[in-house]
Amino acid sequence: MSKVLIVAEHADGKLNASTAKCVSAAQALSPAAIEIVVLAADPAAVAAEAASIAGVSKVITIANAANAQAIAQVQAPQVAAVAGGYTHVFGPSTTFGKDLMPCIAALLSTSQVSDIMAVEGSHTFKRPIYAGNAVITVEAPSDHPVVGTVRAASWPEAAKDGSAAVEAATVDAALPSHTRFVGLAAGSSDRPDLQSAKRVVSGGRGVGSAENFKIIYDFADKIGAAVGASRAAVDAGYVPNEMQVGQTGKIIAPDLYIAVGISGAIQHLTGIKDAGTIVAINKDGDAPIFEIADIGLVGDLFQILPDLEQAM
Ligand SMILES: Cc1cc2nc3c(=O)[nH]c(=O)nc-3n(C[C@H](O)[C@H](O)[C@H](O)COP(=O)(O)OP(=O)(O)OC[C@H]3O[C@@H](n4cnc5c(N)ncnc54)[C@H](O)[C@@H]3O)c2cc1C
Repeated sequence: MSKVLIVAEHADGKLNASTAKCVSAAQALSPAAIEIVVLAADPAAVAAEAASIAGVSKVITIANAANAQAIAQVQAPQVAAVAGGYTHVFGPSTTFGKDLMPCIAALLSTSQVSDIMAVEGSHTFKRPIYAGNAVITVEAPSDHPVVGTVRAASWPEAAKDGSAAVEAATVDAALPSHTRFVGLAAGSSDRPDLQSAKRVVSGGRGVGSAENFKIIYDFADKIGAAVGASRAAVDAGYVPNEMQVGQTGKIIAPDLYIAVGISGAIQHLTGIKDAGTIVAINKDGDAPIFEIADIGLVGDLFQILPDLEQAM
């Protein structure tokens, strides 16, 4: 029977929604137990949140000042030290998990299963390849623990009505000093986080300039949405790079995605494959975005967006 350990992703004392998505993926294994490990300088608040995720039987905390920042090389030996006895070690397929999980896999002498989008068996998983244009079934060796990243966009958040026990662990692992925290440069915004927002409005090259992007921000604020962008809009300097949606940007799965002045290149569509309702606003009725849009509005964005705002 499987026993799954999930590495919690958190920041500023709050658990990231990706952890509850990992729990959903773990539940698909019908395991004997699902446990979460929280590494932090002071893990109490995050551990309490993790303990409320339904289906979780135990939360293990590893308190260490060295865990104040999520540095993969520092955290991996600590996770590996508590990973004995688990058949699976999961983390989210976010920047955090993509950084950390391969390090854990290496320390456990196994390879990583990336971007798990479906569970077919205890060691058999589906994952996207070719920028999401095909899905492959992969089988992990059964004589090693499975270390995997879970594709957040493919799984719902597990409910928050659980009450798992929280247990502090003392870990005896040598922590490397060759990788040290120097500083963090992060953009700040009052808008919802792009990766976990229920609604996203994205602008493309069609928006025309950084100044014109105001129309996208205003509309997004009106409907409480996060703001994304195509790579062309990022490359043109209209918006910063962390707003890019797509193959080389963020893979998202909001309930509502509104693409404004975006043509619908395959690399962009890869990032929104799991979105609920897709609305496209484009003046070119033949734009490929309309092939996947649930609702298509053909026309000038500078006319349609104010009209929509007024109609609300
Ligand atoms: C390896 C690789 C990785 C890539 N990764 C990504 C990625 O992660 N994300 C991504 O987005 N792209 C990615 N791309 C780039 C991708 O191929 C496209 O070039 C890009 O998505 C195009 O962006 P766009 O739709 O904004 O621009 P365009 O293709 O130029 O489309 C602009 C659209 O705006 C419409 N428009 C113009 N004016 C208006 C107006 N006034 N009102 C309404 N509509 C208007 C036009 O009709 C047009 O359809 C990648 C490419 C490669 C090769």
